[in-house]
Amino acid sequence: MLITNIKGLVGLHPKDKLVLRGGEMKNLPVLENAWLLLEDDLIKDFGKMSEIPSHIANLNTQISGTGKYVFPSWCDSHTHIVFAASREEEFAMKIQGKTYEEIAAAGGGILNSAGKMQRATEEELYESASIRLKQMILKGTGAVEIKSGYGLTLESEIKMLRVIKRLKADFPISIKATFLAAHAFPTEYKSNQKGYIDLIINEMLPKIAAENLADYIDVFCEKGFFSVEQTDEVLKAGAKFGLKPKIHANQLSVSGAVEVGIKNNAISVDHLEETNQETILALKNSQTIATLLPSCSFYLGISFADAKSIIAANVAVALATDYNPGSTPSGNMNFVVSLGCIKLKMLPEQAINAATLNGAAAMEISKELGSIAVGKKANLFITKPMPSIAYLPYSFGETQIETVILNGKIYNG
Ligand SMILES: N=CN[C@@H](CCC(=O)O)C(=O)O
Ligand SMILES: [Zn+2]
Repeated sequence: MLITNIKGLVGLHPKDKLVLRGGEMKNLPVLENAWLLLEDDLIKDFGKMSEIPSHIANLNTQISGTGKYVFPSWCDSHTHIVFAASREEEFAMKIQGKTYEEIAAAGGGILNSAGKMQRATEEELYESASIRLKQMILKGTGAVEIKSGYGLTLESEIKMLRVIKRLKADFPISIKATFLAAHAFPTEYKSNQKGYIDLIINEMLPKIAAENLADYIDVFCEKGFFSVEQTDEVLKAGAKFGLKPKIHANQLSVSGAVEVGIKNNAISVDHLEETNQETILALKNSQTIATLLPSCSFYLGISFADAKSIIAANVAVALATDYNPGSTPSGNMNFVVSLGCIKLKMLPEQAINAATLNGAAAMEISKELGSIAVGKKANLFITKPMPSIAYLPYSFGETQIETVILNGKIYNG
């Protein structure tokens, strides 16, 4: 497939550039008036229209890119899209002023989803997650991480992870699975937290490792959820099975989560709505990616992460949706990129890099995805005609995406 007369080919980072830290994030290489050749599922070549070789210019399968931009697919490195039911009943509670913690304490929140999850069949979960995933792909997402964490029993956590395994097999995008049994304490373990940690470590982990159901391990390290010590224990147990951490950190408070994540070699620490200078210093001295989730802040009305200070500390920042039924019922990466600019004060170039190459890095797939480079996977999207790259985040709430290409083929859902 040949795309010609592309107004701008976006994200031409060198193939060996696997992550962008701090000041590097401002650099979004673009080739104007370009062509792009895809062969099988890979990017074969690209160049300027004025220099297109005649044997390429004469190829049959051509798409016109006149007035349009070609972007690498969004890489959404933090989602919870396997869930049994929406929670719009909590929406009204939020509007009336109840906080996330108050709703959780009143039986809403994660435990609400866990109850529904336990009653759902694997087939129902697969069907509903597939619909969500298709919608995300049509909005430009070409790689995604999906967490368990609404199961909270051995059986239900495995059920969620098996659904993710089926999605991996059936969808033409990269999918990473994260084991998040340490998302909330089930009611029956409220006064026996050690019992639940033991269940995770001694029963769930060996079983999911034996079935090869997870790539990463996650803990919701937060006041009222899992303490720093409990997080440390779960992450260390995960490491014994080769599971690297990607954790929920500092969503509601400066909790020590960032530090315990870094200490356990976390690939990413995610959320970071609450940080102080020590947190940022810890990130600065690590390889851990800071994954920010501005549509969660938007929806819950909580603080937005201090992206500017985090970037100024030379940290690699990724942007992701956090799509889940409670705190972020949306998987639209275009909106996340807009919020990255509007609320996190990231420049369009920084936000786009955070949602592509750094998102891929936060799933350890940036060798194959996240930028346009010869030999990388042909997962990309073509925009509608746009006046500039900045127009995409500027036109918030809209999607500028016209054509989605996955593995070198047009995807229609
Ligand atoms: N904070 C923890 N987990 C999710 C929310 C889960 C829920 O409310 O169902 C999050 O990332 O925001
Ligand atoms: Zn989350």
